[in-house]
Amino acid sequence: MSAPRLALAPGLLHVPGYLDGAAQVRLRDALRETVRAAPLFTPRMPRTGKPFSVRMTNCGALGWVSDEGGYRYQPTHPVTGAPWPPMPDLVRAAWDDLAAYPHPPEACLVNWYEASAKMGLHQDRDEADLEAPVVSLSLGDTAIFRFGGTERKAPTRSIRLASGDAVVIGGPSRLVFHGIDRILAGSSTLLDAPGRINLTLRRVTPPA
Ligand SMILES: O=C(O)CCC(=O)C(=O)O
Ligand SMILES: [Fe+2]
Repeated sequence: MSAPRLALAPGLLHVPGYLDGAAQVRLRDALRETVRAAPLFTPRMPRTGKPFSVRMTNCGALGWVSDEGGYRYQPTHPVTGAPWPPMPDLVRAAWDDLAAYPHPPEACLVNWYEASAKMGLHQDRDEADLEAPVVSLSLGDTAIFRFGGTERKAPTRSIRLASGDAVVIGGPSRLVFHGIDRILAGSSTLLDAPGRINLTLRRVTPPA
């Protein structure tokens, strides 16, 4: 795992091909177990209740959820009420390798994008500990990832995130606006169906 790390901006790194083919297969298979234990759910926008186009689940001690009551982290699945399943070892290893942060991640958000799904420009700011980065891993079809600055009106640019790519959103870029414009359906054969999985590993609470 010695893929070059490209700095897109200070603290914002793209690591193309971070996971090799065998690691992508292992992670895909581990996530099948995750989704069996914690089925994908459809998050809804705060206040309006409008459904997201991505479906999601989580693993780790905490999971990110969104509904009419707002965005938040919680220890249980919003539909089944069960605790989230553990993070796969490979996910934890990627954090240790990429995060440059001395405490473990508490949440791993798993986003499932069908071919038509997207994610609007947003900041990840529901974590009380903004010293830790967000580490992202992508599997399946390539996505067009858009990012800008820490203010919504800042100019943006986009890059492709392919299966196996990692992104680290940290340091001075921890609060950059980012989102997914679209998925290039059929660009990968890793998954059974067209679509993309993105994992984001997060430290939620400041270490004691
Ligand atoms: O799918 C991605 O690459 C980004 C996901 C994201 O920004 C998020 O879950 O907050
Ligand atoms: Fe995000």
